[in-house]
Amino acid sequence: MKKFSVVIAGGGSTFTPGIVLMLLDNLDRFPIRSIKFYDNDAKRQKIVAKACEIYLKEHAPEIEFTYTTDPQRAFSDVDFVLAHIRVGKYAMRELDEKIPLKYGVVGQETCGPGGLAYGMRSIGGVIEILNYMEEYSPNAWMLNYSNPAAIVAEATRRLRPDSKILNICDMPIDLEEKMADMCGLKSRKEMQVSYYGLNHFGWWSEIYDKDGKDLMPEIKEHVAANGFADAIAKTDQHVDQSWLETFQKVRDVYAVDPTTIPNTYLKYYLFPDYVVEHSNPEYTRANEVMDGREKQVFGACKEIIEKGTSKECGFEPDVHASYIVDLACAIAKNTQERFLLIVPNEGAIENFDPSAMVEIPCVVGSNGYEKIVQGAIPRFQKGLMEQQVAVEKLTVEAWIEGSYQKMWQAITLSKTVSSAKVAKDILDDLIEANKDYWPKLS
Ligand SMILES: NC(=O)c1ccc[n+]([C@@H]2O[C@H](COP(=O)([O-])OP(=O)(O)OC[C@H]3O[C@@H](n4cnc5c(N)ncnc54)[C@H](O)[C@@H]3O)[C@@H](O)[C@H]2O)c1
Ligand SMILES: O=P(O)(O)OC[C@H]1O[C@H](O[C@H]2[C@H](O)[C@@H](O)[C@@H](O)O[C@@H]2CO)[C@H](O)[C@@H](O)[C@@H]1O
Ligand SMILES: [Mn+2]
Repeated sequence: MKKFSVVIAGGGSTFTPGIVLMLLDNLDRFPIRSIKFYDNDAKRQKIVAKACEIYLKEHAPEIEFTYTTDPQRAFSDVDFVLAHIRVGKYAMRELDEKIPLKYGVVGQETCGPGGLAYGMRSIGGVIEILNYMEEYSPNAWMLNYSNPAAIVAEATRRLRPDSKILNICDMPIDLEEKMADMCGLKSRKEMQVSYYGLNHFGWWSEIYDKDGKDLMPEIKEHVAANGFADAIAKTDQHVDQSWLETFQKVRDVYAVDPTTIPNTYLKYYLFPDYVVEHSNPEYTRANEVMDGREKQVFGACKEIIEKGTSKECGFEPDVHASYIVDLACAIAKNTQERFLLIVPNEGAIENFDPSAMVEIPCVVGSNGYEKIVQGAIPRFQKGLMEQQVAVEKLTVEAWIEGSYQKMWQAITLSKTVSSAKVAKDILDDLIEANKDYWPKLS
């Protein structure tokens, strides 16, 4: 069987060790000859890389391992680019969350003004990585889960429409695992779903088991009572209090349209007042992640480096991330497996903007994806999606054209923002905070 070469772009990510261990757990179906890390922060990446180097030497010495900040070394001779960069790192995430909260507006990583600010930073970073891949390994595929995936996907549609990039999010994967658990199934792979929306903005409309039995009534019973919380014990390795609350809040999101099952992220658009009331403007999710996951992952890395061994190191495979191997296998082995991808609509949602990047089920094989038509969607979802897709498109246009006006319009149009005045105040603060990252807006 062919052995593959992969580069992890964003080698210094908190998710990198979990992904490496997950890759090692799946070598029987996705054999690997080389793993490379690439990052533009040499110091941060070195800590994760040195620890993974020790782990790999002890567990899979046959795999060649390198890490670098040199794009040519990183992107030459690779089959897959696994991209999870965070342009601006947690320091900028913290500002994305705290600046809107200062004005009483939702402060979130990918939703509302913070998500748009993050988008304005990510576009250039992701396009740069795509350029490196196309220059040094033109036959490679990029599996991108860098956020905010909706804006990154729209930017790649506009700027690199022919690139071999698949944009995917793990939130639906996690939620499908929870729903499978509610129905007593072993895995989400025993379900066949219909789903439509934008990234972090979608709904399941149908869910069947392999025999064609409708699973929606059973799932709805759980979601109406407790959101996704019923399934947490079995499906999550670790869950912070803020995520637990998000999974519970889905109960109220579901009540707004009990014909569908919503993505967790809709709470930021449907209950922004609740979210703001329950946010601490001095201590947001970025602080929770810096004090939690980042300390834990970097602490474990430093311990491995000091001891010179990864034995009892606290590294764990990210089991949810096995979808990345599924996706790579779909391309490498033409498995024709179904995935929810973020792709150009072009009629798949019949009554929606054909140029929108929508999240829908697709069949993936060696030549890329084929979309599964979702038909016409209800007025409620259509209305919400039209507003949000305009926000995302205006943001990408603002980046391309360097337009202050369009960025102001994007923030004003976000359902999380109450007025153009508030939008302008937030934008002016965001411009100041992002002066090292955003294009100049005029
Ligand atoms: N779509 C999904 O389902 C999903 C799930 C989890 C995380 N994510 C995303 O994965 C990414 C990483 O998350 P994290 O919390 O581990 O962040 P992190 O800050 O720990 O890691 C990101 C890394 O990217 C590097 N980086 C930043 N800009 C870069 C550039 N231009 N080129 C190369 N490297 C660059 C940083 O130096 C850092 O080491 C984020 O975009 C996050 O939103 C996506
Ligand atoms: O606040 P964070 O950094 O913990 O998470 C933000 C990301 O949340 C989603 O990914 C979750 C995933 O759904 C869950 O199952 C588990 O694996 O953790 C992931 C990261 O915490 C979301 O899909 C991502 O886009 C966000 O970046
Ligand atoms: Mn996501």
